[in-house]
Formats: sequence, C-alpha cells, structure tokens
Amino acid sequence: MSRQFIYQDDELIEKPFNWKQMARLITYVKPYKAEVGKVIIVMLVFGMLSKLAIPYLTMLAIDKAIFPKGSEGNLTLLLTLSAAMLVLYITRWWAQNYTIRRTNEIGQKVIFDLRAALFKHIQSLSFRFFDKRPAGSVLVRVTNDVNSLQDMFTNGVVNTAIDIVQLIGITIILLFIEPKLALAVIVTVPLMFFVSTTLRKKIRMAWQVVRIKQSRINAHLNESIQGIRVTQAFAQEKENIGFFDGMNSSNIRSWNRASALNQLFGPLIEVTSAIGTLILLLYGTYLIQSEAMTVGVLFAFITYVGSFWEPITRLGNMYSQMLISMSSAERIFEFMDERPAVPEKEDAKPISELQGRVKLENVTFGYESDRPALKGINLDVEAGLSVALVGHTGSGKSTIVNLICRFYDTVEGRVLIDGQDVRDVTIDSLRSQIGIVLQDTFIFSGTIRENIRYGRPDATDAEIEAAARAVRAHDFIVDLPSGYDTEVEERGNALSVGQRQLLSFARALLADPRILVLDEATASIDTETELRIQEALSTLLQGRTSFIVAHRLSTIRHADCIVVLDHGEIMEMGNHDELMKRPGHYRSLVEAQYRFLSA
Ligand SMILES: Nc1ncnc2c1ncn2[C@@H]1O[C@H](COP(=O)(O)OP(=O)(O)OP(=O)(O)O)[C@@H](O)[C@H]1O
Repeated sequence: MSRQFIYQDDELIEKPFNWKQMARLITYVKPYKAEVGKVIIVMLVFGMLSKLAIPYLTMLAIDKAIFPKGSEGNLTLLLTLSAAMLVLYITRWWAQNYTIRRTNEIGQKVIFDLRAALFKHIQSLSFRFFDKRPAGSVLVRVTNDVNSLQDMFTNGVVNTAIDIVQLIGITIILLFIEPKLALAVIVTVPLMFFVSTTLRKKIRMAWQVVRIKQSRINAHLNESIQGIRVTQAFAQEKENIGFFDGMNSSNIRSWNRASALNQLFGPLIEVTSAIGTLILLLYGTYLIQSEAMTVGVLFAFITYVGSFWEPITRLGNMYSQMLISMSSAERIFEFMDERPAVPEKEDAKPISELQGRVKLENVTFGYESDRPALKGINLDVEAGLSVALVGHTGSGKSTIVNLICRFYDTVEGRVLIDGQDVRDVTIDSLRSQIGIVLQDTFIFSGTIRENIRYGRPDATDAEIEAAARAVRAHDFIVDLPSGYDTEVEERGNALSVGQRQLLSFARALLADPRILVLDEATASIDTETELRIQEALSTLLQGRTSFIVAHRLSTIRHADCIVVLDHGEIMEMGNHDELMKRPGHYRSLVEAQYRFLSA
C-alpha cells in the first residue's frame, strides 16, 4: 500500500464510564434544571402513574366486573373502569407528547451552549495549539463530538430517570399483587442483562471501527479535494482512486459486520424475554389451577412484564450511548482544558495609544524546545520606520513578526512596544493596534465590501471605498460583476494573488494601525501589478512602524532598515546603500536575485 496517505485516528476505542466527566457534562444541564424537573414530574405523575395503573384496572375489570367469583358480571363497574382507563390513556398520550417536545428543546439548548462554549474557547487559543493539530480534527470536535452528545442530552437524562422509576414501580407492584410469581419472573432479569450487555459491547466496538474507517475516508477526501490540482498535475489520479477504493471497501466490510451483529440483538432479546414469559405462563397457569391466583392477575402480570423489558433494554441502550459519549466528552474537555499558550496576566492593562517604537531585547525563541528559531536577537526600531526582514527560507523572518504580535511568547529576552513588555498588556489592546497582512491573504466568504470592513467593523461605505482607492484596489473592484457587492468564495479563489493582496492592504489601511506587519506574497506577478502593489504599499506604510518579510527587491530597497537573518541570528543591519557597500550576506543575496531575474 502506498505510504503517501497516512491518517492518524482521532477516534479512541471506548472509554470506561467516568463519573467525573459525567458530572461535568451534567453541569451544562444545570441552567435548565427547573425545566428538567417539570418534565420529570409530568412524566412521573401523569405518564408513569397511568402506565402502571392501566394493567391494574384491567385486572380489576377481569376479576371483579367480568368474572367475579360466585356472582354475575357487573356492567356498571366495567363501564366505570373502561372510562377511567380511557382517561388514563389520554393523559399518558399527552404526558408523552409533552415530555418528548420538552426534552428535545432542553437537549438542543444544552448542545447549543456546549458548542458555543467550545467555539469561544477555541477562538482564544494560541497559534501553538493550532500548530499541533490539523484543522480537520478541530472541526470534528465542534461538530461530530458535540453531535454525539446530543442523543444523550435529548433523550438520555430524562428518560433514564423515568426508566429507573418505572422499573422500581413495576417491581413493587408485581411483588404486591403476587410475590411468588414476581420472584419467578425477576429471576430472568440477570440473564437478560447479561445477554444485553455482552452483545451490546460487541456491537459498540463494531460501530466504532466503522466510525474510524469513515473518519479516515473523510480525512482522505478532504486531502484529495484540497490537493486535486497537484494530483492532476502529477497524473496521480489512478493511484488516488485505488487508495480510495481500498478504504471504501474496508469501510463496507466493517459496516456489514456491525450491521449483522446489530440485527442479532433484537431476536436474542426476544428469546430471552420469551423465556421469562414462558415461566410466567407455566407457573401462572399452575397457580390459577390450584386457585391460588386469578386470571385477571395473570393478565396484569403479562402486561407489566411486557413493560418491564422495555426500560431494561432502553437502559442498556443508554449505557452504550453514554460510553460512546464518554469518548466524545473526553475529547471536548481536552480542548476546553487547553489554556492559551500566551496567557494574559491577571493585572494586564490595556496598552495606551501606540507611538510605534518596537524593541527586541536579547530574544531567543523556538517552536520546539530543542530547535531554536531565533537566537539572541537585538533590534530597536524607532516609531514610523520601515524594516525589511530578509534571509534564506527558514531563517526566522516570520518568527520575529510572530513575536511582535505576541502569537508566541519568547523563551528568553523581551519584546517591548513603546517601552512596555508585550506580556504586561492585554492581548486585545495590543493586537487591535497592530495591522497584519499575511502572505496567504485570507478572504472570507462574503462580499468584497465585507472583506475590507473586517479591518474595522464600524467603517462606513465611503471609508471603505477611500481605503480601496488609496491602495489602488478600487479599479479592479469596480470591474467585478457587482463591484463592492461581488460575493467572493471562501479563500477568494476567484481573485488573483495580486488582487487578494491589494484587498488585504485595503483592510489593513482601514484599520489604521500604528504598527504594520506584512508578509509579502512571493508569487510572481506581472510588472504592472508589481508597480501597483509598490504604490499601494508606500501609501500603506506612511507614518507607521512596519515590519516587512520582504521578497521583492523594490520593497527591500526602499526600507529604512534592512535586517538580514541567517539561522535565527542577525547577520547584518542597515539601509540598502550601506549594505551594498560591503561584501556580505545582503550583497550576495541581491546579486543572486539580479542574476536570477536577468537569466
Ligand atoms: N509552527 C511551527 N512549528 C514548528 N516549527 C516552526 C513553525 N514555524 C516555523 N518553524 C521553524 O522555525 C524556523 C524559522 O521559521 P520562519 O517561518 O520564521 O522562517 P522564515 O524565514 O519566515 O521562512 P520563509 O521565508 O520560508 O517563510 C524554521 O526552521 C521553521 O522550520
């Protein structure tokens, strides 16, 4: 099999029942405890009582009204009992309807809260968290894992309480009307429980295997669609289809197995309950013949025992559901417990309006502890200056920028903005004054206008247009089918690299930050667009402190200061003319670029 596609399983095979986690889940139901209480009371008083009373009334009808011992039948009593039963049936129907509707509503509310809390928490997590996980696995937790708890919350909590009470109620009634027969029937309960739990465990495992296979298919699908251009460019479709077929067949096989096991469950439970009914009939008939019991009692018994297996099977079901939910809950709480890697101090104060001076003092940093990405960096940038960061790939340019925005914290040394350590101020106040333009400009689905407005949500249409004009994006926008109201797809695939870059400039200009961080797009663009971007850039940079991860000579040349990095260390610093005067890293970089461009 190809080594190309390897997917880690995000799915964990069955977790043992964990009370602590269960208690934590239940805290999400707490805000709705009054509603839950109402539902339980309605179901207990109206639903359960009617359920338990009907067979009892039937017994009375048979024994006292239809075949009373030694006298004629009593029609008035029969009619009265029938009317009472009718009322009880209607009450039960209403109570059931009410319960189902309300439990569904409560369940939805709980799921809503849980998903909102998870999403809110994920938004607060640092880059380091996302470095470790593929987007797909984060997505699965907010969708699938939360969904898998849905069943438990909608039916689980209330039904379990009701089922337990129903079981206790029926046992008491059975013991009350005929203790000997009751004990004979109850003997089959452990057998039923054993069959139910062992088989269920097998079924559960089989479905988990199906889910693992499906989640691998999803991961592969995701990768295949995202990478379709590369696949087609390298003519790898056949290989890809073959791999997918293999996964698909294995998924079907596991599904067939799980489904076969599932189908075994119903009949097996029926056979076990039939054994109970058989004992009931044989022993019951014997008791009737020896006149120790009436027909009415046997009838009531059969009905009660029928509703005895129901909650047992449902509770078994619920238990399975809970075990599955446990692994989802564990994964959700694992995220919830994740603390931001760049924590905000309790006494952090909002940073006042920035001047824009940025200082890196002896900064050392590594994404992984054993591989430093920056070593002892010292850099002092006056407010309003532009700094171009240059160097080979992997030399640490983006890392400097990441630390200034405090996406990560330094391991040693400090980052100071206007003399304040970035760790002492609130993250929100810091980042809202730093504009960031990334190389891979992210365009959200929505209109062009909305995408620019992302820089400052309260901006007026006129301000948006002014920003677009200033960065020379207006012309191409008005050429689009609906101008500023043109809908763009997520990631803006329909726009060119240059157009996306101009849009992101407009977004940044609108936000009007004192400090601007810009990762220049490396994609080659035509000379005209290059010129346009350069003009846009000079407008954008005016009066701001800026850090540009620079790839274009034109950008580098105009920077106030050029910082040349190599393996996480600063090699040279100065402006273009100064650096070109001496033989060094910068000069050889520039000469290499010229050679490449003129080749
Ligand atoms: N998220 C990350 N997790 C682990 N290591 C990382 C991460 N990002 C970067 N690195 C490593 O840190 C080092 C510096 O990376 P950085 O992105 O700062 O380089 P760069 O100079 O910006 O490169 P490029 O020009 O290719 O963008 C590299 O060795 C890189 O492999």
